[in-house]
This record gives sequence, C-alpha cells and structure tokens, in this order.
Amino acid sequence: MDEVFTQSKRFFNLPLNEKIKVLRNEKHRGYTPLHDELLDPDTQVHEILGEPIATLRLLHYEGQTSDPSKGIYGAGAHSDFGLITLLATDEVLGLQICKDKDAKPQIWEYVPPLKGAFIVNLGDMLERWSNCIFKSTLHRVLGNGRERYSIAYFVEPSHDCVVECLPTCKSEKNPPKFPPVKYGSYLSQRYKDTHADLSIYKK
Ligand SMILES: O=C(O)CCC(=O)C(=O)O
Ligand SMILES: [Fe+2]
Repeated sequence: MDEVFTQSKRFFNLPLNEKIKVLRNEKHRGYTPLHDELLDPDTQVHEILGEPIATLRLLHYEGQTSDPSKGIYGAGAHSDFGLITLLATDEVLGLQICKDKDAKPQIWEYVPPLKGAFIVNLGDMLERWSNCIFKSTLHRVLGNGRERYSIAYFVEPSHDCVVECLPTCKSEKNPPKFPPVKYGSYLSQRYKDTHADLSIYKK
C-alpha cells in the first residue's frame, strides 16, 4: 500500500497539463480534475454478477477546509454506486459516515484512519439486490486544512447485469423496493448527476 500512496502522490504532484493528458474517458477511466465531480445532497450473486468490474481510484484532497453549512466538502454526501468498496486512507482524518440515512437531522461520525486496515463501504447495488437488508453506506469527506490521500477499490457488476431483488429477499409482505435496473444505465445516470460533462474539456 505504501508504494501505491507514493505513486499517487507522484501523480498528483504533476502539473495539470500533464494530468489532463489522461483525462477520464467515456468509460470513466482516467484523471478526474478538481470540481469535476459534484456529489450531494453467496454464490447466487456470483452467477448473476456477469463479469464484475474492479476500479482502483487514487484520490487527492488539496487541503481546503470544508464548511458543511456553506456546502463546501472534500466530497459531498453520497453512497457508492456498485457492490462494495474497499478504502485505504492516509493518516489524515476526513471520512464521515451517516449510519441512518433517513434520520433528520443526519448524524455524521468520523471514521478514524487505521494503518493497514481497509474501510468497507456497501454500495447501492447491494442495497437493491438485498432489498435493503444491506444498506449502502452514506458517506462524505470533510477537509480540515491538511492535504489528504486515499485509495478506493470499487467492485461493481458488469454493465449488462440487470440488478433486481434476489428471490430470497422478497415476500408477499415485503415486495421489492426498487424496480430492476441495468447496472450500466444506473451508472451513466449517476455519473451524469454527479460529474461535469466531458465536453467542457474539449477545446
Ligand atoms: O476519500 C475517501 O475517504 C472517500 C472517497 C469516496 O468516497 C469515493 O471515492 O467514493
Ligand atoms: Fe464514496
């Protein structure tokens, strides 16, 4: 992990004109510039996953101080789109989770960094498949004036995979809470909702 953090720092220290050469593409791979992303506001599973997608994302927060009352965040509140996310962070405090998404007001708790440990966040597809038996983790990042690096490893279903309530997670009394959705369509919509349009980078 130390080597990945070292390489991540090397990359983010490059001038913008170098980083922009590997700008995020239509498949959501590549460099995502600052302010591009705006977030707010058992075996059965193996067989229906299709070819799962794994994405490693190196993250860098430049050290701004967040102010939730003004809507300024390192990363706004969101749940990850896929199945499960493994997250490694450096020693700088920043990640917060909200255990009860429906509570008003929402209560946010810091997740203290633990060297050598991964934080496991559940994603929206696990919530949909399990009909909310597993709830996706609502989380956000607050900046406290210190630069921060983290590494997220997202595990997602294939884009063709239709995610719908598993037979064992529904009953007459507990019907599916979500309609079936093709993961690729869900992902595109979430990207549209949370990212700048790529055309803004075209000269
Ligand atoms: O930097 C972090 O601790 C969280 C990153 C995150 O939530 C994400 O990339 O989806
Ligand atoms: Fe996230």
